[in-house]
Amino acid sequence: MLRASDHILTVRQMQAAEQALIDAGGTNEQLMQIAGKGAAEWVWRIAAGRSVTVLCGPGNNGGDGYVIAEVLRQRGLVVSVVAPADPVSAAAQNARASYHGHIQDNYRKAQADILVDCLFGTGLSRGLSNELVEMLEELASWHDFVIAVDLPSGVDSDNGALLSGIPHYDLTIALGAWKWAHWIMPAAQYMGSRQLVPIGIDASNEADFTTPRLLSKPRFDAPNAAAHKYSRGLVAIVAGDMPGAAQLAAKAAMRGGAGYVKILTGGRQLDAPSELVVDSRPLSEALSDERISALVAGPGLGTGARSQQVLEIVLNWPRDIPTVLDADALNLIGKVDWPPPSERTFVLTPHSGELAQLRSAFEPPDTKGPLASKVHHTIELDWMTDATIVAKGPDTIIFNRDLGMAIAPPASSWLSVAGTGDVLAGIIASRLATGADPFVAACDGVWLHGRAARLAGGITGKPFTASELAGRVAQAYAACL
Ligand SMILES: NC(=O)C1=CN([C@@H]2O[C@H](COP(=O)(O)OP(=O)(O)OC[C@H]3O[C@@H](n4cnc5c(N)ncnc54)[C@H](OP(=O)(O)O)[C@@H]3O)[C@@H](O)[C@H]2O)[C@@H](O)CC1
Ligand SMILES: [K+]
Repeated sequence: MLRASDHILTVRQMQAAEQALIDAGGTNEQLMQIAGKGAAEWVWRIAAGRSVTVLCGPGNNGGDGYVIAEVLRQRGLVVSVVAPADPVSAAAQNARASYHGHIQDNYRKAQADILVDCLFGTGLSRGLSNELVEMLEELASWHDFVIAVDLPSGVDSDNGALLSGIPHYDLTIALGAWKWAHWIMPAAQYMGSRQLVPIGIDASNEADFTTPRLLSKPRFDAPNAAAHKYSRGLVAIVAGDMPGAAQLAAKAAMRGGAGYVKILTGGRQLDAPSELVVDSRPLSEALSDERISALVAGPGLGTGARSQQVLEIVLNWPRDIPTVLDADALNLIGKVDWPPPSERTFVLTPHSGELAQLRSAFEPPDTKGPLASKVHHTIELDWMTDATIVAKGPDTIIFNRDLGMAIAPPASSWLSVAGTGDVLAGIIASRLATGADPFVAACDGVWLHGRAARLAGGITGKPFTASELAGRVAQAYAACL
């Protein structure tokens, strides 16, 4: 399920949303009070009586900082402000005038427990000077807990690039709406945990087809009383040179909602566990089963001549069997022609290397824009293929130009192990088989995969195998019932 409050905005959209509030009778000062007080609640909870340094810059982010400092001061915390530049906007000047606490003239004397970075937010237009980078680094190093207000000072809000060096934060408090940098690499890895403080803007008013939402937990129903295995959907997994990958995808698909999963070996013999159904007829014959409602091709497929023939059959199959293409299937596109536009439903799940290979296969015009190149490349690939794209990584992007864009919060870094992509392909196919549209199926699949990884890692976040991951999909599914 994607919530309207989870829209991720550009700076321009954010400014338009703020302007709409001002046009409706609000003022910058009121917005700053709401934002600063909302952020102060988080700092207050974290500080739990400890002392706080607030680093205030010249813009409205600095203005928020003065509001935060005054709220905490009035509640009795030991607060000091470090202000390397005077406020320039009227709202920030008013906020400073309303702050009645201590202003530290030498930042090296600011030795508190909590650091609140209000140096720059969405108005950052270039990297920080060396002096400011050094100040931020030093302050961060001698405070126990470091909080960024709206954004860490030094990141480009729209594309997540680091314009200058930044420390690692323990918490980032987003004001009004999520920005791209909160969820897109490289900036996303510096944010620590993230909290959103509402300030009354309606982010959905600013959304267009490239405005993503943050992925949130889906909701599923248990099968109805009349359900049987075929009505719940039949997933077929095409096995290739390395059939273990197909078995992993099948293990995951069996736990992702579909009622029936089988492996198509295309005439090869396969020793599979008894719980797996193996169809070893020639592929064209096996695919003629009208009950198949989703297909996976690519995991363990191989890249030789036989694998190419298999992919040709899959890509050009005349009936719309919604199909997830992963791994070797993605690597073979280019050698095997992409089919002409049709009613077929494809979901492509490239990681960064496969995304680059697909770009070289399709040679899209090199679009440059304000967003991260991964975002532009994902959009391009959707246009070239008419497929739903799941661009995997620590900042997984799911995109279908007619259905929407979502970004997944970072999942366990232990997912960086062989076979986890096969598991994801199996789960997405399972969701497709139940009748979900390709965008929803991809979102559901990515969410279940991330949750299964958390369950497989346990409370200590230990390493896990892809098979253990697949085994946890049912538990992840149960959380959505
Ligand atoms: N609008 C609203 O109603 C609300 C906004 N809110 C808050 O405002 C924040 C956005 O505020 P903002 O637009 O004033 O930008 P902000 O990031 O504070 O800094 C801009 C200043 O910094 C300067 N500057 C830039 N880069 C620099 C550099 N590298 N080194 C040195 N200077 C640099 C730049 O000057 P210039 O680029 O012109 O040289 C300008 O003076 C937003 O993140 C949120 O926290 C909330 O309170 C909710 C209501
Ligand atoms: K900041």
